[in-house]
Amino acid sequence: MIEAIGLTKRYGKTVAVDDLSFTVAPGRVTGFLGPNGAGKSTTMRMMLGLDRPTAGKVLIDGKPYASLDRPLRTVGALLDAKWVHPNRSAKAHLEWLAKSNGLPARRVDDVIDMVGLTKVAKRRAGGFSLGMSQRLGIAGALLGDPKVLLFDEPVNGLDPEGILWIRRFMQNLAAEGRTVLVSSHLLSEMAVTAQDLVVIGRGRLISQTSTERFIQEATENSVRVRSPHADKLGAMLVDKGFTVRNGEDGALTVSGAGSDQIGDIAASGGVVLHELSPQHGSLEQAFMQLTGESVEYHAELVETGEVTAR
Ligand SMILES: Nc1ncnc2c1ncn2[C@@H]1O[C@H](COP(=O)(O)OP(=O)(O)OP(=O)(O)O)[C@@H](O)[C@H]1O
Repeated sequence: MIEAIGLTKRYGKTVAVDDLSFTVAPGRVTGFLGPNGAGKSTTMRMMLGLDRPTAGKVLIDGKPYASLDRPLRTVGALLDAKWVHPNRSAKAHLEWLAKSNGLPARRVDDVIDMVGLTKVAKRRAGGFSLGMSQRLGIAGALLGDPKVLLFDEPVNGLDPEGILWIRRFMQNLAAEGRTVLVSSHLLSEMAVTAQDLVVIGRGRLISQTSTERFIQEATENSVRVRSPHADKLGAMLVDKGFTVRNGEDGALTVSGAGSDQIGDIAASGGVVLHELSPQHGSLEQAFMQLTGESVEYHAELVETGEVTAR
């Protein structure tokens, strides 16, 4: 279990994390979602005692990181996969990590096996691909068999096979009852990885909810309706308090009502329908809408079709 309570971090004038409070439950993968610069890495660094909060606190299984007896036995993290001595073998790196943290060396072979690096364990880690480095980083995080695991953008730059492997691995860790927090700036990735979401923008909490609910609410948009009696139906829907827009092709776009409701209203007025189709925006579109106010740099499509920053 992780608890952030009024967590705040300022760097000079920049407020990286702003009065953030949320909890991360065991037994589930929780996505820590936010656009670039939202404050995810800073929050994770504070969880690991690598940065001091300006205000508030974050507790891992009820204690601040600094008070943990053997931290790696409580919390493991993958922050920067390339954080290895390039000339050390994967095995030597993990042995060094185990020794310097008072963990038994016999655990090294186990974690190498868990992440599927047994065949390359004696090779220099400096020559590893990104996917192999990620596996090595995860092996390091698992050395102390911790109950809490933090992964900062673990699938960035990986190929589809690597992404799938990490996704399944995180889900298995959660199924074992561990607390798994994984940061990402992609809702589409979290939609298939995480059961719960903590969504932030500009250091502030936007939403803490189940992934299913977040997606449902974020993409619940409108219903497209075509009818030979569009004017009559439009007036009836407006009367009921729904928002109706007339499309160029004569179709109506109705917000605020589900397709069942619209169908019922049409039937009650004897209106014939030729089309009744719920419209769902894309996940990323919905996410951008929700965090739009909180993105540090917006990409704007100008008339020439170029993308510029503002
Ligand atoms: N050491 C630092 N000194 C000054 N400003 C910092 C420092 N670390 C982070 N920031 C600023 O704090 C804000 C949050 O950054 P952070 O890296 O935590 O965001 P993030 O959500 O992890 O983004 P990304 O996905 O781009 O890594 C940004 O405005 C960043 O420029």
